Amino acid sequence: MTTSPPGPLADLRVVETGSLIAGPFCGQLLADFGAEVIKVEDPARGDPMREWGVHAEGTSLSWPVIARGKKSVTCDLRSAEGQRILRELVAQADVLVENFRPGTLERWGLSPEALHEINPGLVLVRVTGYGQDGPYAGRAGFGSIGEAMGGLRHVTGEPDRPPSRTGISLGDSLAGTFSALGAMMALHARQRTGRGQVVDTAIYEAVLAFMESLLPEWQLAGHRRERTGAILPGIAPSNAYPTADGAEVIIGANRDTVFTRLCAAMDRPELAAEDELGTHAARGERQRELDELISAWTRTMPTDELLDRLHEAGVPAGRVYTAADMAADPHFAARKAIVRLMHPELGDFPMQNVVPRLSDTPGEVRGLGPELGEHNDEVYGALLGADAGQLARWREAKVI
Ligand SMILES: CC(C)(COP(=O)(O)OP(=O)(O)OC[C@H]1O[C@@H](n2cnc3c(N)ncnc32)[C@H](O)[C@@H]1OP(=O)(O)O)[C@@H](O)C(=O)NCCC(=O)NCCSC(=O)C(=O)O
Repeated sequence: MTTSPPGPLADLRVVETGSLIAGPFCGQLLADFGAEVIKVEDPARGDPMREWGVHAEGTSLSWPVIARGKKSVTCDLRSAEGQRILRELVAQADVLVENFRPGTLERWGLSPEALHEINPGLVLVRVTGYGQDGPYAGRAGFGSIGEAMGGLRHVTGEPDRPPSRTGISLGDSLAGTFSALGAMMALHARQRTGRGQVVDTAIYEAVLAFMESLLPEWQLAGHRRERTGAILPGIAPSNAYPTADGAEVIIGANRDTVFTRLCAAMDRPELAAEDELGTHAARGERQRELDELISAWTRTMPTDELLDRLHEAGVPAGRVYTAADMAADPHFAARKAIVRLMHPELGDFPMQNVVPRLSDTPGEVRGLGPELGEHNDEVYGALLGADAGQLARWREAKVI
């Protein structure tokens, strides 16, 4: 851990239970901004993210990222003693994040009512597939299903292919992001009311929140959004265009002002006339023709030359990046978009930096995901007053 100035959430203590991504991504964001995030894990197994994903030298590369900046304690919440430990932690926390199957906390005697009795100011963030009520509330949920039922899958992919997923666990991360926002709002409200509350994040609703005008389009215009590959129908030009060296460049000129500048860069200023393609509606109607025109132009140039021309003209454009492109990019370097930490076994460990940047109290990645139970002695000693004997007894009984 580094010794930089504290982040904006440095006075907050967050206890994180649950696993995988949807809940833990909320904890990741709060830790990025300085909250003390205490991750409570099953002593027998720990969070499955410790094992998932691509490995290097036998070490998961997922865990150091999702658990960055967090502390790890072990505590068997199935046991009465483990439940007592969690109650004691929660009594001294501002936020509890959980993403168990609905009803799990209640089964363990840790219902919102019980927890608010211990700590009326507690903000309880609950992430589930479907929310805490409604006919599906009891169902187990994954981000993939939330993406499907929230509407994202139906519109993702090529029109003649089955729905595709994005290459990341987007539904989970969206749920985690809304959960962090919900925690902040509930803490803000607590300043007025003095009370905490429950933040109920359903993964399918977190996805639905991003679906723009999908529902009114269907009800009021009889329009069902479909998969449309790299384009959005009627929004033009915005697509991937081929270059002379076999790459593809994304160009977005779907606004009158920007389109005029693209036409100038193409030496075709006449195309931007009102009675040609100068209006949003005309470009939408002649989208395919316009894309062909632009492709014919982009194909004549190598990628770098094309991008130089477009940037100079003030037209948003960029290559489709892989990790290698990011690592080599001077802008990423100048803004420290990639932060590098020292992994005890793997050495130099790169990952995405915190977003957004705060001018006075910036966030910071303060450490890689901890070892299982690495902070048992520290946390249980400082917060619960546990001495060496107590810790040994808990270990012996497999409570921690
Ligand atoms: C993902 C799930 C379907 C997994 O279901 P289950 O494994 O059956 O149940 P639970 O989550 O309730 O509990 C997980 C198990 O871990 C145990 N567990 C976990 N932590 C502890 C601690 N600290 N102590 C004791 N036991 C623990 C728990 O008792 C269960 O084991 P047993 O006691 O043996 O039963 C569910 O958690 C769920 O619906 N969560 C809400 C939605 C969500 O967050 N989905 C995952 C998003 S991430 C994702 O989609 C993705 O990464 O991909």
